[in-house]
Amino acid sequence: MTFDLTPQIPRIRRGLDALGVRSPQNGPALLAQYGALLLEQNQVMNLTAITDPDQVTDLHFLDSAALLAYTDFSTKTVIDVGTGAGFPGVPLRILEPSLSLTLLDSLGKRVHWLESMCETLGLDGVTCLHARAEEQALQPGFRDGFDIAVSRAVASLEVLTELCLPYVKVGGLFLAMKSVDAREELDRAGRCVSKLGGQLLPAWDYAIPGAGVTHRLIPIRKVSPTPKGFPRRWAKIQKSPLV
Ligand SMILES: C[S@@+](CC[C@H](N)C(=O)[O-])C[C@H]1O[C@@H](n2cnc3c(N)ncnc32)[C@H](O)[C@@H]1O
Repeated sequence: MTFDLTPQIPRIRRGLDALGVRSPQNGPALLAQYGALLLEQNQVMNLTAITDPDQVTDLHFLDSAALLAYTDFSTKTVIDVGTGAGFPGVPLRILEPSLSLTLLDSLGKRVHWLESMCETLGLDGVTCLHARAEEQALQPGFRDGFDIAVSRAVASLEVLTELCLPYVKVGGLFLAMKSVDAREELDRAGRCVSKLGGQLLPAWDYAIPGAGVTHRLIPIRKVSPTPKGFPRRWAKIQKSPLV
């Protein structure tokens, strides 16, 4: 079965306007094409639990796009850690073509699909990487290598910060996408964020147009290099999360 998400284009445009996010002219059409490929491939591979086209627009595209209303991504180097089917990274790249994007995930099948999807959509400047976040962060060129790291729905904030902050240059940002009930996580994460070289900035709540839900962005500024020894091995991170 093939899918046509071009009827979503007006909803995408309205949502971007409501968020105050500017788009290249072909942005909404490219997003619709991406959504169609996503739903098509989802029939044979587990890529998303969200299959209703309106919800794909609201909870995938517009949720991802909201980050562009928080900070300027133009010409930035960006890594999306645990990108899955490409969220939030791919919508960011479609809506801000000047950014240079790395999509990283530990599941090879998803990464191979992302590669072919980016080729089909003609998205250049995107590197798709099959790797574990905690291992890749130790590699030269990756450690302290990005202006911005983003991540959604991958792990608790303390685990996520250990996985993501090492990628960020001093002065850069790690943006963790969370729900509004992240208060407890936030309280727990404060100390470990500073241990890893970060500084929590005020949380930023945003309403997703059309969806009637509010999500929370937890921005972390990297203020000093992440100490050697982080991220630790996965078994260690899981067994004893930083406190
Ligand atoms: C629930 S999915 C979220 C995908 C996407 N970020 C989204 O919001 O739709 C979590 C993804 O993180 C990846 N993942 C989990 N732990 C990882 C790790 N240590 N390194 C790299 N990828 C990881 C999984 O393979 C999966 O694709």
